[in-house]
Amino acid sequence: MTDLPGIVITGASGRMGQMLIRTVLESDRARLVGALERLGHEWVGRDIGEAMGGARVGAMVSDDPLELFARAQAVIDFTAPEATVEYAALAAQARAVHVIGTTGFSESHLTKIAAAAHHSTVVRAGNMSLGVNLLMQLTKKVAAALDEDYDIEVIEAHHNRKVDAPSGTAVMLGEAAAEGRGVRLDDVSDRARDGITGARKRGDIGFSVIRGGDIVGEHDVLFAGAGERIVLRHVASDRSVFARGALRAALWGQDKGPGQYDMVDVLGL
Ligand SMILES: NC(=O)C1=CN([C@@H]2O[C@H](COP(=O)(O)OP(=O)(O)OC[C@H]3O[C@@H](n4cnc5c(N)ncnc54)[C@H](OP(=O)(O)O)[C@@H]3O)[C@@H](O)[C@H]2O)C=CC1
Ligand SMILES: O=C(O)C1=N[C@H](C(=O)O)C[C@H](O)C1
Repeated sequence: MTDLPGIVITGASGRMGQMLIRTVLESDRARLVGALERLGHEWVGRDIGEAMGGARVGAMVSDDPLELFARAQAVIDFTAPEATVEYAALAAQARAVHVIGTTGFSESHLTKIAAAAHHSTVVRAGNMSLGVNLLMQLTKKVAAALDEDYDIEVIEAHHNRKVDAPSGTAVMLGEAAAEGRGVRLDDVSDRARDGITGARKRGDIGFSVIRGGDIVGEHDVLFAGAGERIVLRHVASDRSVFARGALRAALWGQDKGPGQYDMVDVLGL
C-alpha cells in the first residue's frame, strides 16, 4: 500500500482541490500524503476528511509546502498563477512531479514554470479532460481543412466564480485552430469587442466569454462560413473529469524525466 505514489493536493478547500482529494482517496493507484492551504487558513492542522465535513482520512492539511512535497511523488495543483509559480519551484526542489491545472498565466509566470521544469516533470494543461484534448485535435484538423472564408470563434461558458477569461481551455482551442491554419495566435487573436468595433477582420480568431450560475465548463469552436456553420462542442457536466485526468497525469509522470508535458502527451493523442 505504501509503495503507491504519494500525492499532495494544493488549494485543498477549493472547488477542484476538494474534488481532487476525493479522487485520490477513491483511487487504488495512489495515496494521499496531505493537502495544502494558505498560512492562517482555518483548515490548516486538521485532518483532511474532517475539514471537508466527513470522516477522518489520516492525512493532514498543512501550510508548509516544501515539507509536504518532500514526502510526495507528485503535487496536483489547481490554484492561482502566483501560488502555482511558487509551488513549481518547490516541487522542483523536492523532485516531485508537478501537475498544473491552474489557468490564467502571464508570460512571466510561464517563464518561471519553464525554469522549474529543468529540474522536475511538469504536466500542464488548461483542461485535463479526455474530451477537450480530443476536441483540440479535431479543431486543428478542421482549421487546416478550411480556409479564411470560415471565421473561427471560440465560445466558452463558466460559473460565476471564475476569475480568468478567456478560459485556459479556450486559449488552448484558439492555439489549436491557429496551428491548423499555420498562423500565430498572438497575430490573429480578437479578444475584446465593445462599441463600434468595425467589421470582423478576415483570418481573426475570436473569443466570446459567458459567466453565470454553476456552469462547470462549456466550449464551442465555431467555423462560420457563407451559408453554413460547423460547431465542435465539449460540455463538462462534472468536475471529476478534470480530477481523473490530473491523477492520470501524476501517475504517468512518475517515470518521465524533467521537462514540460501536456495532456496530449499523457493521453497519447
Ligand atoms: N486544467 C483543468 O482541467 C481545470 C483547471 N481549473 C483551474 O483551476 C484553478 C482553480 O479553480 P477552482 O478550484 O474552481 O478555484 P477555487 O477558487 O475554488 O479554488 C482555488 C484554491 O486555490 C487557493 N489559492 C488561491 N490563491 C492562492 C495563493 N496565492 N496561495 C495559496 N493558495 C491559493 C484558494 O485558497 P483560498 O480559498 O484561501 O483563496 C483555493 O483553495 C483555476 O485556475 C481554474 O481555471 C479548474 C478546473 C479544471
Ligand atoms: O475555472 C474553471 O472552472 C475551469 N477552468 C478551466 C479553464 O480555464 O479552461 C477548465 C474548465 O473549463 C473549468
